[in-house]
Amino acid sequence: MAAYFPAQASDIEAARQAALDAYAIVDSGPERAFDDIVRLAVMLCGVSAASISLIDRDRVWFKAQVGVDQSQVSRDLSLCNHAIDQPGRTLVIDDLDLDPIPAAKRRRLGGRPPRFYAGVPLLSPDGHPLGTLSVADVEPRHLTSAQVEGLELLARQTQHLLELRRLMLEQGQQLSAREAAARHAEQARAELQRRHEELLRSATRDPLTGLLNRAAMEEMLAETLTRDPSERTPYTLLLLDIDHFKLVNDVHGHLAGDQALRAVADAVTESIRKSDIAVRFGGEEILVYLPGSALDGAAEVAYRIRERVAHAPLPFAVTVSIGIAAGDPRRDLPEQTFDRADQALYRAKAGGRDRVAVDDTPRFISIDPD
Ligand SMILES: Nc1nc2c(ncn2[C@@H]2O[C@H](COP(=O)(O)OP(=O)(O)OP(=O)(O)O)[C@@H](O)[C@H]2O)c(=O)[nH]1
Repeated sequence: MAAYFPAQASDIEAARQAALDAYAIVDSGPERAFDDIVRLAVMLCGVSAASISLIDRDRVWFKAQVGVDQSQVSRDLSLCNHAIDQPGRTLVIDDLDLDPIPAAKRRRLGGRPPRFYAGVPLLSPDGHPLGTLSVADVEPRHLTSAQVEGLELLARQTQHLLELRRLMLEQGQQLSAREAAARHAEQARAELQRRHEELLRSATRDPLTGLLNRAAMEEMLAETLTRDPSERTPYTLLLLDIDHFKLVNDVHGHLAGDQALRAVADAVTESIRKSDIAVRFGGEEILVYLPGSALDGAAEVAYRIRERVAHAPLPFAVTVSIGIAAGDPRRDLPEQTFDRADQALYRAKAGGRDRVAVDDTPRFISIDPD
């Protein structure tokens, strides 16, 4: 009797179970295509019951059924388990009462034990028996060879449906795996970009004030100079220096000096537009590039900065001196504009500090006579 149901899981049984698991079908909901097949089997064979039975570990579970009382039965109570003993053959038993299979091994049909049974094994592509397409009746029956052939055709259709299901499942898994890989790649790319920006930031920013450093300014200047002069817009340069900063350090200490530097940098950043560029140019000097600005506009910015510095949240007073010069890329070299801003700053210092001075030197050097 061990042939009905192997007493313990052999390697063959484990492989068979793995083949069934690949379909992920056991305990799934009803599906019209499978339901139609069992209805067709009932009509074809003129019987009261039919089922698509799948043999799962210790139970037989019905994917579709007509006229069968339960939705699953214990494996040792199922005739289907018997049918897969010979996977290549359709098992037909006209009268079970005349067969050696004990009555206990029969599921119930409308409360009664079946007398007739025919089951076609359902196979995976590599030959593992997954279950059966079976028909049954409470009366003895005899199927014609055309009915048996029809039942086998329906079993083949069932196998196609199972394969379709497995392929769709595999495709879904592949898609999810591809999506997960794409998500992973995107995360890695974003992380790389973040690190790149961080590196760029630390290479171009002054750590104390957060302003651009001089190296970044020189790179920007080089880039500007390679542009077509006719495309470059006039600009102003604003050169700012903290007054008596040495004294601030000497009286209040170097850390307080750093604090003052940060406060002045903040005052500058808050007073300029996004398109303007502020650079920590030297120890306590800040250079601001205002593209598209004329001297009067730049002077307004300078006064704004001075005002903000005067109200900076510091425990001691700090003032700044600012020199301003206008540059025209079609007429001046940037160094010449810078020199004029520096001279203006010198005049602001010489005039008593805490003030803004605008360049008033005549501009006679031209790099483009047009
Ligand atoms: N705390 C601090 N001090 C700095 C930093 N960089 C430069 N300094 C100081 O800034 C001071 C600049 O002093 P000076 O160039 O003599 O000019 P000043 O005292 O500001 O005087 P005037 O510019 O003539 O008003 C020096 O004492 C530098 O050590 C910095 O990052 N932090």
